[in-house]
Amino acid sequence: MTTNDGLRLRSVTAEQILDSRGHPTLQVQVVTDDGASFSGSAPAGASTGDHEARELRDGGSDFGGRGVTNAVTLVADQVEPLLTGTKWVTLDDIDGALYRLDGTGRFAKIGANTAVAVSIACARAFAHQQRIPLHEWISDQLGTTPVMPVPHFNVVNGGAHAANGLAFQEFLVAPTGARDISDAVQMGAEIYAALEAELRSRFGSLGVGDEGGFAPDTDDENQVLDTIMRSIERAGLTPGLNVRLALDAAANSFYDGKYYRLHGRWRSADDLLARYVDLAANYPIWSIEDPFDESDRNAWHDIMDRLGDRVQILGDDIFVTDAARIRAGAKEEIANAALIKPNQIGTVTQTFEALRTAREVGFRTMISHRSGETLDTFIADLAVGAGTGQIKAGAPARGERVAKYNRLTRLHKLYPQLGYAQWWTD
Ligand SMILES: C=C(OP(=O)(O)O)C(=O)O
Ligand SMILES: [Mg+2]
Repeated sequence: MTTNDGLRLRSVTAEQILDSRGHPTLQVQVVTDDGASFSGSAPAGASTGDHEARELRDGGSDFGGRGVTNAVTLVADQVEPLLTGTKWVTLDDIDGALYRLDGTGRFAKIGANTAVAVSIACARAFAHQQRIPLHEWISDQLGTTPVMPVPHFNVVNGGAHAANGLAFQEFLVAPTGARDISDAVQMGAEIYAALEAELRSRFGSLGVGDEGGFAPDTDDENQVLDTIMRSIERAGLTPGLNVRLALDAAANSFYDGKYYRLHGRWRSADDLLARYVDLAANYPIWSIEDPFDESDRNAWHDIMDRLGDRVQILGDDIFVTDAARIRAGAKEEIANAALIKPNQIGTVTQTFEALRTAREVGFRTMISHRSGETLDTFIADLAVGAGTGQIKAGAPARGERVAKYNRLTRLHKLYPQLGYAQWWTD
């Protein structure tokens, strides 16, 4: 049984912490009237969509590592007085108050980093106040059935996340045929270890990218995908049977307004589409994210025509977790799935709106981390509670990435009745 007598906050405080890139970001603590304390922190993207909600950072250069001391001050001067001394019945009320305090519609004044950290901390406080686990509180809000998501491990990094020649940003492995999340995490870790050995013998020295995936010195996607396929087999698994592949091209980052830069040459959208068709025919790629620039909507439409019946065409920069953009995208038939990143839109309530809209229009959803991350594990509970069946949180290595996968393992241990998602069709 759950109760909702309203939530009272005693304090709302913030501090500047570092994210996984060593850039400053914001961590917020809320203390409820019974003395319990909950935190939330803001991640940060490197390959961002033009319409993402804005971050609040200190003045100065354009360096993404600029501080957030003014956001810390804003929490003390404006957010804490706003949120304390009132009884809050829903998170919607709190998030609405933040939205109105900002007044710009895209958090240009108080910052989506401020909003998301406060909103996540308050979501945790609501779950506590109703004496239910966070994932269950989330599923109550959404009317969904909780399920363990299939983790999509980003094992090779390129694009804006690595200093190599790969245009595509992410090469992911998804253990769709795992028994449960622990089995899936183990499969991810074994593939990652096998891949390291394969890449070392091929390339000698080996870097890693922002999300903990390897960053081999190549610009050849086939070479990367062949090596991943070998690593899956080396780990004793079968590509296409128990492990599927996914790509995030993040094509905004190699588009000049007309052409796409691939292998040192400028190519048309049609050429790039032919490349995707070829890759999907030759590898068990089940999902392609941001295949084209967010403005190149005709090309999105074309890829839906060619591959949409068998491949998930997943919009990230094009939808930015915005319910209205997802709805428009469905109407235009330019995608069949939406990536969900709470800090792209600003609050947990708006994230829920995006999830509800995606469900309404028949889109699948994948919950996602950002390339600049903290140890916050909210997205793991969100993926379970929202029942999306899919999450990506980087490589199965590096603290800020494994924090999310380890949280899933913990939830599996605590709530063994939660099933492992089974959304694939064959
Ligand atoms: C996680 C991603 O990267 P970033 O956080 O840099 O936007 C992505 O593009 O899906
Ligand atoms: Mg993306």
